[in-house]
Amino acid sequence: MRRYSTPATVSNFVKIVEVGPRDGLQNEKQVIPTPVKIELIERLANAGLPVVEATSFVSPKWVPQMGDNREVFQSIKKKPNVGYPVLTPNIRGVDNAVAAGASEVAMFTAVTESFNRKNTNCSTEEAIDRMVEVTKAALDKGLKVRGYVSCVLGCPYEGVVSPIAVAQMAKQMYDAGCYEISLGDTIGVGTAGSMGHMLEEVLKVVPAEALAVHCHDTYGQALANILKALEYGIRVVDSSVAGLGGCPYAPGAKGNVATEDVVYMLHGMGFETGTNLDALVETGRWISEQLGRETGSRAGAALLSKKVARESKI
Ligand SMILES: CC(C)(COP(=O)([O-])OP(=O)([O-])OC[C@H]1O[C@@H](n2cnc3c(N)ncnc32)[C@H](O)[C@@H]1OP(=O)([O-])[O-])[C@@H](O)C(=O)NCCC(=O)NCCSC(=O)C[C@@](C)(O)CC(=O)[O-]
Repeated sequence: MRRYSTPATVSNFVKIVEVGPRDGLQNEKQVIPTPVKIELIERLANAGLPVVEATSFVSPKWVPQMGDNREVFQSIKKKPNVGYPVLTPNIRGVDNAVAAGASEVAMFTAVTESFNRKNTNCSTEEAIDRMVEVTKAALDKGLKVRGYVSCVLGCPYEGVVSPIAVAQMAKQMYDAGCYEISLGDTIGVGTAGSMGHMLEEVLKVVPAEALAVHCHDTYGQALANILKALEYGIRVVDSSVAGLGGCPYAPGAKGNVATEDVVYMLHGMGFETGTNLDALVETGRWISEQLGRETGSRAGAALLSKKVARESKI
């Protein structure tokens, strides 16, 4: 069993990759004004997050909410030490991202045939070929390339997923040149048990330093699953402020684990994240207000109530 911190080998710093502006907002049915997206990204970067996935350069016919990608990307005031990757499914997406000024792209494929067909209209074999080709093209242009493997702990169509298949796909992405592979529990069905079994296989072929976890919180298991990944030496966690998001292919699916909840847990365990929890909570409150709903972050809601109680006593 790995330990949370073995100082000589495993870092005490956990890098949070904030995916709210892309993964969180892409499924919203209401049209979100472009200035709101821009302000969200800037607030998240100002809260100290080292990486904020800004938007996606996918087909606007497939994901209309991201149709303002160029304007969003070009309008954000970028901070020098913050990464702003964008999701791209094909060469066209990479070219558009480069034209907008992006220096990092994220590729994505799923372990299962049905999910690839629904998400990118191709077979798994075609998805892998495309990922290799597009990653090479992006690297040739001098871009950094991150990779996502989706459905690593379950598929909405095919159910249980083989950890060996996940490991093979993660290795293909790593070999293609992705510097970091994010393992996505896309529909949030995993448990610490299935996370552990999957990681045992993946870590045979990809080093922990090149892995991230991306947990949706449908069954309330995301923090436990992240804790399990920390035990295995993984130090990159994807999350979404206020728990924004959902999955178009999983009715009732919750969004990503809330960034505030992850940071609250990590700081409580003594990990460093470089982020300001109060600023994150305020950003979560603000974006939830913009969307006309309560925050999906438990820690965010609790800290906000505490703040209101404190202020009402003054
Ligand atoms: C891959 C395609 C394009 C195939 O879509 P297709 O319909 O098979 O391809 P196409 O080449 O026929 O393109 C259809 C139309 O889109 C245009 N088009 C084509 N590409 C682009 C582009 N890059 N930018 C702008 N426009 C584009 C293209 O020009 C054409 O326009 P038309 O000729 O009909 O006017 C499509 O299926 C697609 O865009 N899929 C993306 C869907 C998506 O974004 N899903 C969510 C992200 S994945 C995810 O959320 C999981 C993750 C990453 O978060 C991790 C996890 O939780 O597991």
